[in-house]
Amino acid sequence: MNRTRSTIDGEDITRSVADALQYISYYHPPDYIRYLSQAYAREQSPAAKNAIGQILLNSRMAAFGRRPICQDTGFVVVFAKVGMDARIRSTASFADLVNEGVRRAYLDPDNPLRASIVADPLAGRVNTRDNTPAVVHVDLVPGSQIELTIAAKGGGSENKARFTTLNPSASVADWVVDTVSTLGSGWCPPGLISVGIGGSAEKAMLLAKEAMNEPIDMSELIARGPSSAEEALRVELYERINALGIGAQGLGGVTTVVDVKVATYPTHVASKPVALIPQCAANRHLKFILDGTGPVQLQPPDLSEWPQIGHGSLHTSGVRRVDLDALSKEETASWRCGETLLLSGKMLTGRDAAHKRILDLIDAGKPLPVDLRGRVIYYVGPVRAVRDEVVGPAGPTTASRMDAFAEKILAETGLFAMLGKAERGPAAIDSIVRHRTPYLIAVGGAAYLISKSIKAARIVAFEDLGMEAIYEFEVQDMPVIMAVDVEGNSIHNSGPLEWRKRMAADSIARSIGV
Ligand SMILES: O=C(O)C[C@H](O)C(=O)O
Repeated sequence: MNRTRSTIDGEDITRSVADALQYISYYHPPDYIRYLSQAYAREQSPAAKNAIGQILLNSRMAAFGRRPICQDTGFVVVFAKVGMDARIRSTASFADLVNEGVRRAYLDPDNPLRASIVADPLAGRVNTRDNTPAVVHVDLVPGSQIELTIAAKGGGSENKARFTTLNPSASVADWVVDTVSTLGSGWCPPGLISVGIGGSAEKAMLLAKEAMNEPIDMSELIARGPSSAEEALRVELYERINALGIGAQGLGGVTTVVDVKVATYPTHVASKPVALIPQCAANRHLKFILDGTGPVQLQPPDLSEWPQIGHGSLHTSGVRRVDLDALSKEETASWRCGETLLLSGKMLTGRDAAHKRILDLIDAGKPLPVDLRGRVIYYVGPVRAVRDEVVGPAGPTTASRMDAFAEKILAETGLFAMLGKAERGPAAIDSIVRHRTPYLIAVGGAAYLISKSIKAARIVAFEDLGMEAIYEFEVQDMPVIMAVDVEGNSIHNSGPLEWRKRMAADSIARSIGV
C-alpha cells in the first residue's frame, strides 16, 4: 500500500502555536460572537443585557486594537492529533516545540500577554514569566498531517471544573444542573458548559476539555432536533441551565450558556464518571492543520460580524457618579444593591498574592506599605501596557478567592469598598455588613474596555509580584455595579432568583397557552 508521508518542520509547529495564541488573544471565535449577539438581542434583564453589551463591545475593541480580550490571557492547552506518517524534523520534544511557541506569543512586544503560570504550585508559586509550560495532549492517528487545537483557558472558569462518579442508574442531567446551580458566576457566563461522560476519571475530564472547542451549534441542533442520546442531553441541559436564571455575570437573566457540549466514551460496567468544565466569555481556541507545507496562515475573521454597540447605549439611565477622592462612609452606605456607579478618582489594586502579604504583615504587627484607609481596592492583575497605553487590559478577578482575607482586612485597614467579579460567600457578606464596607463588581470579560477608563497607573507596593503588585489606578467614569450593599443584600442572590421565577412563570404561562 502506498502511504503519503510528510515532514513537518519543528519551527513550523512553534511558529503556528505562537501565531495562533496571538490570534485568539484578540479574536473571539465568530460563532461565539454570533450566539452572544443573539443572546444580547433576546436578553430581558437590564443588568445582564448591559454586561453582555460590554463583553461584545470589548470584543470588537480588542479585535480592532489587537489587544487581549481578557486580562487573564489563560493557560495554554493543546490537543495534537499527530498522523503516524508525519515526521517532525526537530531535536526538541513535541512539548518543547509547543512551549517555545507559547513563550514567543506571551512575550510578543507588540501584544504582550499576561504570564499567569506559577511553578511549584504547592509551595513557592513562582511565576514562570513566559506562561510556560503548556498542557499538551498528543494522540497518534492515521495520516500524515498534524491537527492542532490551541486553547488559552481562563483560570476563573477552570476553577469551577467539577468531577463525580455517579451510580450507573443516576441522572447525569440532574447532577450537571445541580452542580451548575452551585458554581456561582466566577466562571464568567454567558459561556459554555462542557460535559465528559465515561472512560476513567481522567478520560472524562479530557472529553469535557476537548469538546468545549467544538463549533457552537445549539440553535441548529434545536432546529433539526436531537438524533442521539448525547444530543438530547445537550438540549435538555441547555434549557435547564438557562432556566436557572443565573444570567450574564450571575446578575440574573435568560442566557447563562450559549451551548452545552457532551462527549462520551465506553466505561466500566460499575461506573459512570462525569466531568463538567465551564468555558468563560473569553472563549479562546483555534483548530488548524499542518501538512508539511509551512506554518499555519491565519486570516483575520470578518469583523463585520461583530455588532457595533456604542458606549452610549450601555449606561443610559440611573447611574450614580462617584468621586473616589472624596468618599465617605456615609456615601458608600447609601449605595444600593443593583445600582450602576461610574467611578472617578484614585483606587488601589490587589489580588491573591498581595492580600496574602498584607495579612502576613498585619499578623506580624508590621506596617503596611500602603495605607488602605478610605480607599477602594480593585481585585485585578492587569496585562502590561504597550505603546500609548496606561495599562493593558484590566478586568476583575474572582472576588471569592479574597473572601478568606476579608474579615481581617476590613477590620484592620479601614478600607471603604472592594471591587471584583462574581459573588461573595456568606462569611465575607457578614464582614461587609459588620464593617459597612460594600462590594462592587465590574464585568469579567470586558477587560480591554475597562482599561480605557484607567487614565493613570503606577505601582505602589510589592513590585516583585509582577501583575499581582499593588497599583494605584486613576479612573474616569469606570462602570461598576453595586453587588453587596452594607445591609448584606447581594445581587448574585436576588438577580438569579428573580429571573428563575420569571422564567418559570413564563413557561407555566406558555404551557397553559397564556
Ligand atoms: O486571573 C484573572 O485575572 C482572572 C481569573 O481568570 C478569574 O476569573 O478569576
